[in-house]
Amino acid sequence: MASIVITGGAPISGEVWISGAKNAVLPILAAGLLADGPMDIGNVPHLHDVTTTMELLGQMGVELIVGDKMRIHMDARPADRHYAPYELVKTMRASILVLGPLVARFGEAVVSLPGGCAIGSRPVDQHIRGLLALGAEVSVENGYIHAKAKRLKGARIVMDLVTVTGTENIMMAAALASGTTVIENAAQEPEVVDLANCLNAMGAKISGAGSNTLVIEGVERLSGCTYDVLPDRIETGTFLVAGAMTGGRVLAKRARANTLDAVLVKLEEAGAHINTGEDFIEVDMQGRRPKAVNITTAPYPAFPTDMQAQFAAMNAVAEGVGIITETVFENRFMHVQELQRLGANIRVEGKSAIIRGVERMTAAPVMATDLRASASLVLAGLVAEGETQVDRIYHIDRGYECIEEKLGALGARIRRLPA
Ligand SMILES: CC(=O)N[C@H]1[C@@H](OP(=O)(O)OP(=O)(O)OC[C@H]2O[C@@H](n3ccc(=O)[nH]c3=O)[C@H](O)[C@@H]2O)O[C@H](CO)[C@@H](O)[C@@H]1O
Ligand SMILES: C=C(OP(=O)(O)O)C(=O)O
Repeated sequence: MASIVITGGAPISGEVWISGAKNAVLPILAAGLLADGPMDIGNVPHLHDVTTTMELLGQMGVELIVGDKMRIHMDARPADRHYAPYELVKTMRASILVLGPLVARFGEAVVSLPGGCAIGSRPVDQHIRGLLALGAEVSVENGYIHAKAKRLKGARIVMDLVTVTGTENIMMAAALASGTTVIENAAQEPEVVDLANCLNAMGAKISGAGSNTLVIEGVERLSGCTYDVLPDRIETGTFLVAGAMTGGRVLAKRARANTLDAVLVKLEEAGAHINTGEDFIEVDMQGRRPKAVNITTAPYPAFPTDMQAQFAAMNAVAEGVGIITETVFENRFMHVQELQRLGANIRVEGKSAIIRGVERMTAAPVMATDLRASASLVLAGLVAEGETQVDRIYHIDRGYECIEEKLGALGARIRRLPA
C-alpha cells in the first residue's frame, strides 16, 4: 500500500492553489443525471472520489469525458440504468447522492445502503424519509434501497436533523417534482448552495439556499449547463493550519474566505495574522508557536467537523490546553491514538478530546483511518522531529488533490512511496 513520508521541521511558506470542492463536485455530478442536455463542469478536483463517481455514472450509461484543466463533459441522455451497486457505494458514501436524481429521472432507483464508516454509523433514514414525503414508495431489501414514484410530488419536509447529503438528495429529487417542496431545518453548507446554484443554472427554481429553509418549485425539465465548482474550504483550511502550526506563512489562492469564517476566527485565536481578499486567504504566524484553542464542531456556519482533526494536530504542538468537542459524528477521534504515537498528550472524554500541547513531537510510523484523520497525521508529520511515515493514504487521495506536491511546493520535505 502506498504511503507518504514527511521529514518534519521544514518551515511551510508560500502560495498554494486551492482545488474545487470534493463535497460540491460529487452532488453536482449526481445532479447531471437530471439534465436533458450536455453538462460542462469546471474546476473539478482530481480526486479518487471523482473517479468513483464517474465510474458509477458510467455504469448507468452516462457519457463522461475529462477535458482540459479537469473539466468534465457529461451527457446523461443515454443513461438507461438506475442501479448503484454495493461494490462502488461501499468505497464512497457520497454515492447515495444518486438516489434522489435516479427516482426523479427514471421513476425508479435501486441503490446500495452505504453502511457505516470509521467516523460513525452514518444512517440514511432522513434521505428515505424525504423521498417518502415526496410520494415515493421506498423499501430496503437485501442491503439495497428500492425507491419508486411515477412523478414525485412537492411536500413540506421538516428534517429531524441537519444533514448535508440528505438535504442535497431531497433538493435534487424535488427539482423535477410536481408542485412546491419546502425543506425546513435544511443544511446551510456552502456546498449545498453550490449545488442549488448549479441546479438553478440547469433551469431549476430553488430559493433559500444558504438558509435553513429551502423552497423548490418543481419544473418539467432541466437542461445541461456550464458550471464551475466552488473552491474547497476544507482543503483551504488544511493548508492554512499547516502554515499556522509550523510557524509559517501560507497564501491560499482561489480560496473563499466567506466560507471559512469559523475556522479563520480560531486561527486568529491561535495567534495567526490573517489577511483575506475576494479570492485569497493568507495566514502568517511569523515564527510563533500557536496557542491552543477550544473548538466545538456543528453544522455550518459553526466549526466544520471536517476541520476537527487538523485542529487537533495543531493543538498537539500549541501552547496551553485546547478542548475539542465533536458533536456531528460519534466516532471521529481515530486520529488521536496515532497523534499519541507521535508524542501528543491527548485524553478523550466522551465527545471531547483534551489536548495539552507539547513542545516537540517525534516521528513514528502511523496509519490513516479516514480522510481528515490522514490529513491531521500529515500535518503532525510536518512538525515531528524525524521521518514520519503515514500508511493507508488511499484515504487522503479521496479528498486531497496532489497533497504531497502542494505541500512540497510550500517547502515541506514530503514524498510518496508507491505500493
Ligand atoms: C460528501 C459530503 O458532502 N460529505 C460531507 C457530509 O456528509 P454527510 O452528508 O454524510 O453527513 P450528514 O450531514 O448527513 O451527517 C450529519 C449527522 O447526521 C447523521 N444522519 C445523517 C443522515 C441521516 O439520514 N441520518 C442521520 O442520522 C449522521 O450520522 C451524522 O451524525 O456532511 C458531513 C458533515 O458536515 C461532512 O463531514 C462530510 O464531509
Ligand atoms: C467525511 C468526509 O467525506 P465523506 O462524507 O465523503 O465520507 C470528509 O470529507 O471529511
